[in-house]
Amino acid sequence: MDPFRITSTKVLTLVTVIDKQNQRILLGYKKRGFGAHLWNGFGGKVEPGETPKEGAIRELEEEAGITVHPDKLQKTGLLLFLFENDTVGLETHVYKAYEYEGEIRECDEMRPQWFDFADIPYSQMWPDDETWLPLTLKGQDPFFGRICLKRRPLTESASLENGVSGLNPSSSTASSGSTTSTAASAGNLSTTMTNTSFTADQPSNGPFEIFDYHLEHSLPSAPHEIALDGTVASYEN
Ligand SMILES: Nc1ncnc2c1[nH]c(=O)n2[C@H]1C[C@H](O)[C@@H](COP(=O)(O)OP(=O)(O)OP(=O)(O)O)O1
Repeated sequence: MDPFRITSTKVLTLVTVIDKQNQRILLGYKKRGFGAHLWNGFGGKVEPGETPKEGAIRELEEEAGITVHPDKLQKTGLLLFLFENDTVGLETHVYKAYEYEGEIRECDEMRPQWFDFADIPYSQMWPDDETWLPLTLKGQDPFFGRICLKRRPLTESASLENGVSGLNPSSSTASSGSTTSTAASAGNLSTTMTNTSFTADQPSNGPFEIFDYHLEHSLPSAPHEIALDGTVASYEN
């Protein structure tokens, strides 16, 4: 059976705040939860009754203390994250903002920090970020992507604590549009997203590596919705 087949999706948001004038981007160090100890954009689950844009604005305020006017939040893409042996896909609506109001502040979940475009800490970010974040920064959006992630193989030093932590560097080699993994599968461990431990001592970008990905950019309009087969179901006008 296809280990990346999904039967449902969870709708999430991811916001990148960009300071165009100083050529830098605001990221947050995730202190806990899924993706802990990685630098990430701001976002999370869209709540019932919310649009993705409303959810994105709320999460940005909760996690970084700043607000963005809805007209200033631009859709930059739609990414479907698929995790090996997990039937729930993450339909992630990606936004960018060049302007915000309020004072940036740390919260119990995220520690925000500015990074120059030249110093983005990709080695401490989700491994796929390097495939699509540059498109946002270069204005090559909106884009659509389907990204398949698998666990890195366990090493002797990898700890098993409520899940798996990846301690070895990525062995994937990315080419334009697809990735070849030289790593062996981590076996039959289920990638249950709520049951995954990331550790502070991991030197690389988390316990997952890219198995495969497909990105289309410069689409005529913003992708809006994803079908369960991973294709774009509709576009935003
Ligand atoms: N680049 C990348 N690849 C794969 N998966 C992800 C990313 N970036 C991400 O943020 N994610 C995943 C990890 C999490 O499931 C979500 C975001 O986490 P979080 O902000 O904590 O949101 P949730 O835990 O789902 O929900 P809230 O409690 O914050 O609403 O996306």
